[in-house]
Amino acid sequence: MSVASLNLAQQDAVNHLRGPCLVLAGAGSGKTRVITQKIARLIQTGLDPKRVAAITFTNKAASEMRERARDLIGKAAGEVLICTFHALGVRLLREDGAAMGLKAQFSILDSDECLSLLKDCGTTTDAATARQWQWTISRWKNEGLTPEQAMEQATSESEREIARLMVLYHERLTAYQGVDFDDLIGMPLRMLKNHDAVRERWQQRLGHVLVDEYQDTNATQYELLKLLVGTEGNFTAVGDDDQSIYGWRGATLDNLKRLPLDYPRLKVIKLEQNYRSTSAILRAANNVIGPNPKLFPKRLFSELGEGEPVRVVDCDHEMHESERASARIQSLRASSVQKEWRDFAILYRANHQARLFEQALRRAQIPYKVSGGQSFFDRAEIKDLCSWFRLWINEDDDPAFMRAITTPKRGIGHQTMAQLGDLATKYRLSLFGALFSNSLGGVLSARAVGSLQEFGRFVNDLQHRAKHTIGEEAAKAFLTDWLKDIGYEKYLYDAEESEKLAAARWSNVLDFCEWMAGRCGGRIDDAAGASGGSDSKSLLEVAQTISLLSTLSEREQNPNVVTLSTLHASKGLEWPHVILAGVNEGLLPFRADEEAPAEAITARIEEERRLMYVGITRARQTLAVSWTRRRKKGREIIAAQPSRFIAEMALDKGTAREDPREKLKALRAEFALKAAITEQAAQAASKE
Ligand SMILES: Nc1ncnc2c1ncn2[C@@H]1O[C@H](COP(=O)(O)OP(=O)(O)OP(=O)(O)O)[C@@H](O)[C@H]1O
Ligand SMILES: [Mg+2]
Repeated sequence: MSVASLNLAQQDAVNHLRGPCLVLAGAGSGKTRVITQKIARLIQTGLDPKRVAAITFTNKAASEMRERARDLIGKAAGEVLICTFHALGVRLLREDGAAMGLKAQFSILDSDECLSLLKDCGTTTDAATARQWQWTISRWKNEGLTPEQAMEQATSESEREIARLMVLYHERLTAYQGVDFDDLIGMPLRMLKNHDAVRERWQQRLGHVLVDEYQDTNATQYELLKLLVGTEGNFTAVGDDDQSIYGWRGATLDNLKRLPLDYPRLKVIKLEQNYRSTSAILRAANNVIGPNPKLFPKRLFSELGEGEPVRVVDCDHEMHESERASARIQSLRASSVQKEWRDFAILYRANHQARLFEQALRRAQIPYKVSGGQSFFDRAEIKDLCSWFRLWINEDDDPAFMRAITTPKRGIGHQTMAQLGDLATKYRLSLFGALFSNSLGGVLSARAVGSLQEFGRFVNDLQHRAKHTIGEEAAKAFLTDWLKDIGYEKYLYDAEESEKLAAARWSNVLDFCEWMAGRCGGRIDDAAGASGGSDSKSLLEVAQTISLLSTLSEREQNPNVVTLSTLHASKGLEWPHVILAGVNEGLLPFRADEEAPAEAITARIEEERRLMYVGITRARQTLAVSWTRRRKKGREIIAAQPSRFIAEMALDKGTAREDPREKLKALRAEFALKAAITEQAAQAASKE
């Protein structure tokens, strides 16, 4: 691919090598292509690949970008830092976290672990309450508040209570040498703010920073970027205000508005040609997004021809809808020899909607993957193994300690663990630290102390050996011996009632170990983007990066499959044929809290509309939008309405903005007619 495969505006963005640059453009206009091409261009003009950083929204997007960059510039792509904001945070903290009192081998706690930590700090065992605390603390952190500032700003007693918890929670995290996901942005930010030498070093090191999906950055990410690029501001951000769909997680369009104020030299480039979708699909997308207020005027056009009309599929109920989707995929695939399973995607609002589609596809023997659903790394057996690895990296990681010492069970009872915990709290030690405390003998029997310390020595020995185990064969032998030592296979067969299930879990364990060993041999790239070389690595080094990887299963699955995905997880991606399912009032838009103030409801609907826009614009050649006349809500079956977005989508340009309510009623009637017509056509087509 050469610069010739870019239009003039894209070339402008790619050739603007120094100073701040913002590409603001609609879906499918080639923003991500600008980023990949610009990485190549920067390197071709002499910038050391190590000085280029590209930030993507997901790990998966990072590995795709790395592949594209490799096609363009070969091996040098391996040296570019291509990763998510969170992985960049990890890199910053691993290298310089000492400035913040963090050891290089700190642990990253996942959301469940943080939740149980919060439950421990507070006075509830109720998951919903704890989740509410977690959510509030996360929001404060994303606004850049420290626990002390949160305490000062709290306005109600319940906020003060949560702020007090936040203080405790942080004390515990610090004792564990652990961080949560929000800290991966917040801590590097504070580090760069407060430590001039560290900041200057990073600013000198990074020659250019590129950010994809800029519209979904939050306030702390904005600040982090600002500190990384310094006053020179050598960065390229690309985004689309109409695709901002993470407001609920703190993403803010203010980041787009602030850029020209903070960087008066900002070069703003707009792209207007869409290279992804047919005109019919693009028109539907433009009609849906039409009623939203505009940050800047946009005119997207496509030269790919009118294409098939967008099909609205009206279904009796959800089971019917999933069967229709499966039938549509089969009939489209049968209509041409060139279509592959990977050309299809079914997109929906919420994870739980996947199940019926999975069942329908299984029945039809259509291969598929669920993306954005349970990842390989969420499986219990993989989490078990990872807890051991985490302990090798950071023995003070209490949640990992608890999990490793009890899986498999090693005859250490609850009582013993509780007393160990009390001792650790009393002397402000980690659980591992408490194992070798002199006071242990005072509270526990000699036998209990013996088994605890044996465990401690075992972990230390593993740590030491993992550090010196280098290369694939050595790693494989190490892991096999270790699994035997801890008796993990037997543990799985004892724990699982069905042998078949136990065998499947054991096979996951073996696959995982094989994969890790491969990475020690330098066989597989580091999908977290933390490094890209192809040299042999020690087992300890490999273990260090795995906690951020959640894309293993996706990468290793058969790639030629239908994708099932939530709309949120479909961002940035494209498929020739897309089915948008469950496009009902109450689901998309999701039912609003009727008590909420009017502005909140309006903002909510606007975000839902952007979500619909993201969904429509994933499609390249055909798009079907389905809704159901009845749907399940809890245990009940309720009558359901098509989403207002379906009516808006079917409008001709220009008529959408008048008199919304009355207009909508009339349009729904008109739409029902259109739907019936398209329905008949669909049935005729599937009979052919
Ligand atoms: N100049 C071009 N000529 C031909 N095809 C292009 C050009 N630019 C981009 N494309 C193709 O158009 C499609 C959309 O590009 P890309 O994914 O970069 O768009 P985007 O603006 O990042 O979309 P989104 O907003 O969904 O993230 C891709 O298949 C890409 O390869
Ligand atoms: Mg993109």
